[in-house]
Amino acid sequence: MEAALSSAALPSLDKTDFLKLQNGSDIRGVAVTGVEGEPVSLPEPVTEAIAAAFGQWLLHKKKAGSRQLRVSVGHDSRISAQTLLEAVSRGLGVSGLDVVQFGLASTPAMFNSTLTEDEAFLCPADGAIMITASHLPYNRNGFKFFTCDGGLGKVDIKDILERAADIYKNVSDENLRKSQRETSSIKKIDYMGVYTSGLVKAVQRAAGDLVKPLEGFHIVVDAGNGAGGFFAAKVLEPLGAITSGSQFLEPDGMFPNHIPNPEDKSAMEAITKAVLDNKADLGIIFDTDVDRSAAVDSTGREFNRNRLIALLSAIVLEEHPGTTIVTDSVTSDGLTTFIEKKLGGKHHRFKRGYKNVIDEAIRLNSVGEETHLAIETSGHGALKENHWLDDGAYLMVKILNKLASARAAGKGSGSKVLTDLVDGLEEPRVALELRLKIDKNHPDLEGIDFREYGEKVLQHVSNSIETNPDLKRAPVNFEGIRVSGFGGWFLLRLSLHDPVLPLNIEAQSEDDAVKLGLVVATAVKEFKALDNSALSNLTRSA
Ligand SMILES: O=P(O)(O)OC[C@H]1O[C@H](O)[C@H](O)[C@@H](O)[C@@H]1O
Repeated sequence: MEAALSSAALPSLDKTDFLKLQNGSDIRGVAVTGVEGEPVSLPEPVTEAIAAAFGQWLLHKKKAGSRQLRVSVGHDSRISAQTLLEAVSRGLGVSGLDVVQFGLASTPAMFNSTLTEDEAFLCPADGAIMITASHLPYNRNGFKFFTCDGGLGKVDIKDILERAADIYKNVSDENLRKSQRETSSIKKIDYMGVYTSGLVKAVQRAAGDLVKPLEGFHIVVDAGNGAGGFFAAKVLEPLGAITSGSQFLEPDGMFPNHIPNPEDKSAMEAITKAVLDNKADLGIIFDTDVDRSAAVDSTGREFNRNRLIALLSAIVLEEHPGTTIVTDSVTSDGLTTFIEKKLGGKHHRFKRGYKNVIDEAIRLNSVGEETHLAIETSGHGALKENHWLDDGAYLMVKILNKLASARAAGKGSGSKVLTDLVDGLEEPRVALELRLKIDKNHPDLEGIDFREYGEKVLQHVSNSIETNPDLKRAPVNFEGIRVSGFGGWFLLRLSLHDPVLPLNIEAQSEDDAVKLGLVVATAVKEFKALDNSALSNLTRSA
């Protein structure tokens, strides 16, 4: 493969430019032009440098073994996927690593390829790269990195971006590039078949080794034109399910139908409509790269956010009575009551961020607190039995297992068995999230960064509630400030990535939601860099 770069053509970029591409434990940037005000920040040479840096990082981490290290690379349906795939492959070659291209794949399948033991599929891969920007608009793209220990965390991503900046500086050293490229190879493998047959077997096993345990079930899938279309033909149909009425299974990186995101209202409306129109037993929806999912029962009720967590908790607590369920911070009080009082488990409400939740579950197990499920309201979820793999498709497999085993045991068919499992979950009448932006350039910041400013706001809100007898601070809380009052609660916290303070409010009436909003509005009003217009809209009626 020819190098596409010449140092003369490269824009000059330094470490800061590279570090700007970090988004928590992912790398995200703009890969194509087309959106005004969003210049390309992830061009091919930058991508090449990042992949070369991952290669270096991997060589440093893994002890030299008997064979050359290899990295599997997959992508979602984005329009920039092919260009970035080639750039990633060249970059890995620069570091002298073998490349195994999987083509269209899901994020969990990429992680899985670091665990699969099958030389015929060039597995296990020593590292894996997924080219994706999840549900973000068509012009974005990015990378997630894996080894057999799981997804890379923030510290390693920073290390890789710093290495990439150095590599980028020396990119004109063609001799170095050439000598290393000659020792590496690029192969194409159809790995998704290996991954999907694992999912099929898991459901068959749960149904006492029945070959087609979903025979007669009608299940529709909505892949939002992302990478999840495989689930209908490669998982559900081999298990005997009818999938007619499934929609947006074809990959299309312009996402012409709806955003592939179970947190998006129009996406959930689309799958709900498909279930009702087709009189299906169940609907399943994925995000672009299939690490998140949600479902809809035959009556059109969503298993999403707290209801999805409740359903998975019920399934997991049947298998592991008393175990701890780890969730993100924006879960409802009703969910805690459901997990603890109805299911007899323990709810550990931790921080936002799928990696935080998974790492916390692993930590709890290591200190002797048994946990099998780490799950976020966003639809990210991981199970201990599945190597703590953050996998939207596997979450749906757990639901299918329940359907299949209930039917095999003669306990009815359809999705009622699932709906019954969440019976008793109290749901708030009003649930909203307002995202209050911090203007990073506002003079009120007085030289501190937006995070410190956000912390000051949180501290101030915290002080202001002390004297209010209607309010009670959550006794255990790991993120921001969570307060109960007026029959509901609010959580104000710093966004994981953005200069934003997300405010979640849940209440039993609009009036009570407004009262909670007013508490926050009053406390934050002196912070001039905070855009509280959304709060003003909410509280205007008071
Ligand atoms: O903190 P926020 O801005 O709400 O974002 C939080 C979200 O960020 C990313 O999308 C992560 O993939 C999610 O796991 C996380 O929940």
